[in-house]
Amino acid sequence: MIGAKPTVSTTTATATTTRGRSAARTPHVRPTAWEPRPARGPAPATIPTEPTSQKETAVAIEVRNLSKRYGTFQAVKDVSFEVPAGQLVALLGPSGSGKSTILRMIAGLETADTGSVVLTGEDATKIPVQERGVGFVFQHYALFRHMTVRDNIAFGLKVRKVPKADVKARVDELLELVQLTGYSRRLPSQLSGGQRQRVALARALAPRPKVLLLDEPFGALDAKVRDELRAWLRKLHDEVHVTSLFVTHDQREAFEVSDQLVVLNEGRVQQVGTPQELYERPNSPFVAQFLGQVNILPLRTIAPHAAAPSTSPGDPLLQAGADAAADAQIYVRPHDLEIHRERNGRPAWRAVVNRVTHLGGAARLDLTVDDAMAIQLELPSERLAMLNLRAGDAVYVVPRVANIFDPKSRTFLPVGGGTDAAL
Ligand SMILES: Nc1ncnc2c1ncn2[C@@H]1O[C@H](COP(=O)(O)OP(=O)(O)OP(=O)(O)O)[C@@H](O)[C@H]1O
Repeated sequence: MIGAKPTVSTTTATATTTRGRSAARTPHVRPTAWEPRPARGPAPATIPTEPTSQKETAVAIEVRNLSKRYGTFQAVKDVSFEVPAGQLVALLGPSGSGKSTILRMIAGLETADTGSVVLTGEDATKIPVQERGVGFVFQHYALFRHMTVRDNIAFGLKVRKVPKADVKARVDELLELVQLTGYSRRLPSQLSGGQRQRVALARALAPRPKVLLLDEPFGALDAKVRDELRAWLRKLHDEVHVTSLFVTHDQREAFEVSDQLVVLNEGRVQQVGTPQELYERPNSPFVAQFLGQVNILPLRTIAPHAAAPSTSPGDPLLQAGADAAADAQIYVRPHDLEIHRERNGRPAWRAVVNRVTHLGGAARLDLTVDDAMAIQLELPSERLAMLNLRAGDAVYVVPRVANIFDPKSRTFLPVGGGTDAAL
């Protein structure tokens, strides 16, 4: 595993795919190391990509040192990142972290105090919103209520005085793309929420924007429709490849939909990378905790047990622990914990099962370590059946993969996960 660095602007990343989507789209890919450019200000956090052609290597959105203040409140603080052409990237962060403000500055709907926005190589900072070539989809449908679906989609083309026949052809194409061909004469009030958002997306795509910006596009929909639209958006993106920046505060949504994530907190970029990279190698406690459930335990709690008989002296957890500060902590995901009825000679936490929750094919165990610390562990149902575990049982718990956080240097040291470093 590669050590996560404390700030994104120093991240040197090699390309990876999370779900093979990019690889499927671009079959002859070779990972490319990112090199910092000669700077105009600090180097931006770069999202690794997998170029196959000139178009694929291009950066579609370049945000450089953007800052924005509302009165005395600094909403966006020196934010820099790049979005490679053709990718779908999520701006992910808690409420109030500055996501919408950044998106609106990229669109030109908000003026930045400092910094610049470059769209497909052109400095767009001073270009008015309607000339930026940006498509925008908001959380609330923002369709024209008195216009039919067809007229809503055609709106941007008519404003640009596109010939009638071309407008018709483009709208027909988009209606098919968003699977609403039979709905063209309806008014927005005669559509479901999900259908309205698909119309909004078609309307944004109609003038063939350079980039598509989506601000919590599914935020107002119920969970089931949201799930369907996520899958649909991803599929659509794989068909049209328009570079898209997608705001969400929902970690699951960002993981399901995007090629890369830009994680924000309190107006600053925290980390940039593929969902898998950030999940496995967070560069800060914030990112580790924001991207899913994680158990945090003092490293020292594992040490007394490590001295038990037949502990393997070369154990990577012990070696890592020996180098870390006394107050170092282990960050371990619930599914990265192994559970045993007997100590097997490796360092382990002694724990008691408090509760077993069945989750279909998997189960979650609530445990107490050393009579004091509550943790959660996930395991396949077959393993649970094999161990025949019940509340009250004494067990041993071992991290398979973990990150050790050293509070002094504020860095993470990954342990385990490799073939020669398994715990
Ligand atoms: N027009 C404004 N005037 C004053 N403060 C604002 C304005 N717009 C945004 N803010 C503040 O700036 C901060 C960032 O807001 P922003 O909407 O960008 O966050 P966000 O991450 O998109 O949040 P959410 O997920 O809740 O939409 C918030 O604290 C917000 O209250």
